[in-house]
Amino acid sequence: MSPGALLAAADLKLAYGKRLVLEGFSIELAEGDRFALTGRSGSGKTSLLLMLAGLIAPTGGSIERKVPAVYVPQAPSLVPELSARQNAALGLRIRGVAPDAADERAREELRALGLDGVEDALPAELSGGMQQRVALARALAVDPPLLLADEPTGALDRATGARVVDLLLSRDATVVVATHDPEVAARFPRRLTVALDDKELVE
Ligand SMILES: Nc1ncnc2c1ncn2[C@@H]1O[C@H](COP(=O)(O)OP(=O)(O)OP(=O)(O)O)[C@@H](O)[C@H]1O
Repeated sequence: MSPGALLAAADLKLAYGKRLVLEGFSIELAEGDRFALTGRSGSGKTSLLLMLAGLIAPTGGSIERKVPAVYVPQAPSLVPELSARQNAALGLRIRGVAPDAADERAREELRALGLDGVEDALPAELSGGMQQRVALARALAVDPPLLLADEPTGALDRATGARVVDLLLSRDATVVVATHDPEVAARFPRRLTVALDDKELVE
């Protein structure tokens, strides 16, 4: 791994049973890198993010990670009994941050994502796009050095999506997003297309 790299994946291969999703893929993520992964539905973007996050093991190859990664799934997974604010504070609470401090951080992140006013709502009272932003607030609140977000603007209108991208690009974190949206991808300095047909990535 080069000095300064946060993550180095070498010669990754991923197969689900006999289905080969990715082969011979290598990437290094340096501090502050901002990547957009694009590619057809089913091309392997989610699988790649899961491997980089350490949530699934590659079939072959190696991944070295110097920092913990936070993965934000495409479908938000909020605790139904907790308010938006409590959900956003959850990552901090789990890490032992005191309730008041966690609450304040959660509020800041919700505000930055345009969710002030719904802090006390339960997930079921929120739209899909709002739930997705609460999940993103929860991830951002812990200031992850490496953030891997799956379709973070997938359920959002253009203006709200642009705001989420602004926020992601304004953070110190190294950020990788998977997106179907060419407009979103174009805003990221580095872009990778996951092409299942070639079973390799084209930068
Ligand atoms: N747990 C699994 N078991 C078997 N096959 C899987 C599994 N997860 C994904 N796949 C297959 O691997 C391929 C890549 O899926 P993946 O979800 O990574 O694609 P994607 O590019 O993120 O798709 P989308 O853009 O639709 O979210 C697909 O063919 C999918 O059917």
